[in-house]
Formats: sequence, C-alpha cells, structure tokens
Amino acid sequence: MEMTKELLTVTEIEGRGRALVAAQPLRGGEIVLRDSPILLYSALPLITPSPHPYCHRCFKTLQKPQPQAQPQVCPWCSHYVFCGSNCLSAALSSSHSPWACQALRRLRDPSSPLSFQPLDRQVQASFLVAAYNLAVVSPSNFQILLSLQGQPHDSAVADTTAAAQFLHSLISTLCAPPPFLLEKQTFSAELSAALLAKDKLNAFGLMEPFTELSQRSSRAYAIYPKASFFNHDCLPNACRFDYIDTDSEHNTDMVIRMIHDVPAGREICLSYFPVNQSHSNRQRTLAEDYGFACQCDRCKVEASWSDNEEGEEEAEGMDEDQDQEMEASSESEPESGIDIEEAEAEAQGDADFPHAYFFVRFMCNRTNCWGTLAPLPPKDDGSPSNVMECNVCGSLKKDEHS
Ligand SMILES: C[S@@+](CC[C@H](N)C(=O)[O-])C[C@H]1O[C@@H](n2cnc3c(N)ncnc32)[C@H](O)[C@@H]1O
Repeated sequence: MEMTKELLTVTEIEGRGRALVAAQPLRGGEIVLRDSPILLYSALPLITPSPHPYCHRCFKTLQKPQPQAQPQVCPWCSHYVFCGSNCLSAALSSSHSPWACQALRRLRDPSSPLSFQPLDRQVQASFLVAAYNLAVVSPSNFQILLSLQGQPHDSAVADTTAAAQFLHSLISTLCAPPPFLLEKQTFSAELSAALLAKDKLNAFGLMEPFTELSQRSSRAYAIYPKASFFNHDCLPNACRFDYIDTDSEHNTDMVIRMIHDVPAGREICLSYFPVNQSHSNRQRTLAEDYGFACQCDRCKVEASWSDNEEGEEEAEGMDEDQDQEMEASSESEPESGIDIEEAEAEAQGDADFPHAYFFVRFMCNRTNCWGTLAPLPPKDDGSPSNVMECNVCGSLKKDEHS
C-alpha cells in the first residue's frame, strides 16, 4: 500500500465515521492513493464442474496468454488454475495455502450442503474461506480486516447473521479451525457474522472489461486497507481506476485519482456506484446496503424534485448486484433520470440543477458506460493535463472546459 506523499489523512467526522481528507491542495488528475488488496476472492460460483477462466490468485484472464507463463494447476486439489508458476508458488504460501485448498475442496464436494445454495451464499463462503485463511497466513492483515467498519448488528447487514450461522457450522464441520483463531478461541459464528459485515461494507468489485453490448459484472471482490476509509458522495471528487488484465504484478491494485481540484481540508469521497443513479435508488441502496441516509449537496437538491423530474427512464427495481460493493459496478442500466442532453442545457444555469456541470464534464457519454472522467495525471513538469480518461471504458477525450 502506498499513500502518495501524505496527500490524505484519516480523520474522524461526526456522523460519517473515519474519512480521508486532503492534507494539502489537490489537483485534478493527481493520484492520491495506490492501494493493494489484503484479500481477494472470486465472485463466481464456488461449486462449478470446471475451473474459472481466471488465475485463482491474481484474477487475470487465462484466455489472454501471459508472456513467458504457462497456466499451472494446483498440484493438491487439481482444480484451481494459476496464470504461471510464479502465481502458483506465491499462492501456495498465501491465498491458496494448504488450509484454504482443503477448505475449498471440501466445500466443493458434490455432497456438500453448499451445492444447494444460491450464488450469493457460495460467494460468501469463498469470502469466509479467504478471510479465515488470512488469519492462517497473515494474522496482522487479519487484524486490519477486523478493524474495518461493519458489525453484525448494523442495520445494513442484518441478513448476515443467518448466513454466518449456516456457513460457520458448515466450515467448522469440514475444516480444522485456523490455528491463530483456535489459540484465541475466536472461531465462531459471531466472528463469521462480523467478517461478513465488514465484507458487505468494504469490498470493491473487480470488474470485467467494459463492452457496449452487455452489463459489466464482477469477476472478483477485494478488500483494500486504506481505500476502505473513503466515504461516499453522490458527486464524488475522486474516482477509482483499476487494471485487472494488465501485464503487471500489481494488476489488482487500485488507483484513486482526483476528478478536479480541491482545497486542503476537504473530504475526499468516491461514489459507491455509478453517478447516474436516481435519487430514490441512491437513497435506497445507501440505506439498505451501507446503513446511512445520504445528505450530500446533490441529495439535498434532488430531495425536493418531484418523482417525475427524478427520471422518467428509471427502471423498476434494481438488480441487486448493481448497487453493491463500493463503486464496483458500472454495471447499470441507464436508469438514472440523468439525461446528458438535458444536463447540458441545464448546465447553462438552472438553480434546480446546480450540479448539471458535473454530468456534462465528468460523466462518460459512451453507450452503456456511465463511467466517471478524470484528467490524466499532471505532466512531469507539474502542468495539468487537459485529457480526460473514463474510469470504466478507458475512453480519452479533450476537456473542453479546462
Ligand atoms: C467503506 S466504509 C467508509 C469508512 C467508514 N466511515 C469508517 O469509519 O471506516 C462505509 C461506511 O462509512 C459510512 N459512510 C460512508 N459514506 C457516508 C456518508 N456520506 N454519510 C454518512 N456515513 C457514511 C457508512 O457507515 C458506510 O457503511
């Protein structure tokens, strides 16, 4: 994890918990955080006849061969595939330790009660195995996970108790408790519930690449130690870029870049979902999944709009997966009520829509994208770039407003 030159500090803000605040004036395009995950797990069903088409450690696609690397299968379970011998050997002493390998093998057994469970439950099982394995291979990172926001009694995570009871009793009958937790006598359904709560509030989705033809889905989920401190704003001043299929050892790192300039002392926020969502969808998601009522400037303005103004296009009901997991998903239908042409007209000056400028300048208008545009990082001489990059489809365009 790298916090670039103390650009951000962690501060407690009443009613918002911990927050990341600009320690100095920040410029549009500036990279304010690079963070590596402490834990990664698959978003795909745990019980599948054939292995997933991704490396089980770094989650790069196996369909695009890596230079000088041949996919390798785990020699113990003969199921999980890794993109090369480096990933395999790193995984065997970390994410795919003997404990994790055995736990996953037993959970995948056709007679396992997990076979009859829906995808959500199977993904929660993958998370719990990854979390308990973290206690085996890195007790210090496990403590970081435990220190993140999220308790089983939080309103947003009430449904995790039943999941925790089912999964804990299953895992504890199939696998020996991780030694670190056995020593501390904390291997329990309560701990599983706390871990699931932390996952729900803090996991980021690692997304499939953008296409105009279909919705994006998550390939994997990841927990980042510092990025977990970003609070939400419906008009964010920073956004996340990720590079899952790049030919780099750090392909699962996330990079947070400023969307525009902000003064020192200002809180830096992400949007936990694509910014085109309507006011009612945003409020519902934030209340149900994150346990708070958003009172950002945009919500204050839009709260006074009539339902009609809010978006004639708004789709009925929202796909559960769309809203979840921290700005993961730009996997949304155009259900926003934000019409870019209308926004352009309103941006000329309308008190009812003071944030129209944001959509015109910072929202990608490519079909089905709904990504956020941020300037490229400043040049070597410190001068700002006037090229905007979309954090979902990667399109570049000249910033007409700079
Ligand atoms: C990923 S955590 C963010 C860091 C968190 N504040 C902490 O103390 O660790 C997400 C949680 O932060 C809180 N949060 C995020 N954005 C907020 C906002 N705009 N207003 C109030 N609470 C917020 C909610 O409790 C939410 O479930």
